[in-house]
Amino acid sequence: MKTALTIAGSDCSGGAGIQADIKTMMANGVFAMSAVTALTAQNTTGVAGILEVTAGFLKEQLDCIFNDIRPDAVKIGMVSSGELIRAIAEKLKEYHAVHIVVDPVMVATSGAKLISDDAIDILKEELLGIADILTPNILEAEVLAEMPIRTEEDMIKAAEKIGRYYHCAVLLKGGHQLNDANDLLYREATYRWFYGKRISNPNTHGTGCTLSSAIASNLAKGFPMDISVERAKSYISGALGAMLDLGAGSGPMDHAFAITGEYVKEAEKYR
Ligand SMILES: Nc1ncnc2c1ncn2[C@@H]1O[C@H](COP(=O)(O)OP(=O)(O)O)[C@@H](O)[C@H]1O
Ligand SMILES: Cc1ncc(COP(=O)(O)OP(=O)(O)O)c(N)n1
Repeated sequence: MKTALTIAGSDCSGGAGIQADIKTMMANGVFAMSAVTALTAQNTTGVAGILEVTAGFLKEQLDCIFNDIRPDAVKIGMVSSGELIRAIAEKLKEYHAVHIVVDPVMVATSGAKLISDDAIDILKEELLGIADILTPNILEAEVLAEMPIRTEEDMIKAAEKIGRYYHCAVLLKGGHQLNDANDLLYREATYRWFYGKRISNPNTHGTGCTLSSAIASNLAKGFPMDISVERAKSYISGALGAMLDLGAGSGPMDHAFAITGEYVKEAEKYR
């Protein structure tokens, strides 16, 4: 079985972060592992608190993972401090990690900051250069490309600027801010649009985490980059389209939409 690792923060409410990543990886058919960067106290209405792990303990988690079950792909999500970012970069280089997907998480949809200002510079200097693909949303891409993004033309310019600078693929997500579901993949001096039907579902907690984990899962399974993105887009559309409605705020998606019921058929064989 192929394996994938998420290095991210825990969302106790289960819709984003490590929890969304593990559910996504499982639904996409890979064995999921996790190295926790922080515990968050949050729910569908917002983030109440963040408790970071120490850099030493994060390194210990990564040593245990890489020295035993080697990940076929790595997804990196919320990393709130420069020290933790440095620890991750050091360990991923030491273990020659492959298929690295970085979701440069900065602000939750609820408005909570998930990275400190000084850590953004360290993220740029230490981590983005070792990624195979970055998956910023519009706001994150504006920070990375240092330009405003208002139109699809701006998306092309920004993705190209980021991709050339960090020598990696860039999936710039139009979803939240441009009010559509069209994402742009820039890769090796070419770009391709991934058009998605906008689903009228206010429950979008964890969409970024889910998409990046689905890409990592498909890379782990050996699919090329553009096919991994295509498959990940289909997965997120299915998870949003299942119209789960939990919590008082922007709720989670149904990560299990594709597998629910399947195990019942399997179990019939053993009756
Ligand atoms: N209402 C929606 N309908 C269909 N796809 C969506 C919708 N909202 C977001 N997406 C998709 O979800 C993925 C994550 O994007 P986005 O929500 O912008 O990320 P983030 O959580 O990082 O802001 C993208 O592929 C985006 O196009
Ligand atoms: C622990 C944790 N990590 C990341 C996020 C942000 O999730 P994301 O999918 O980027 O976006 P929204 O959930 O804010 O739409 C989070 N909330 N918690």
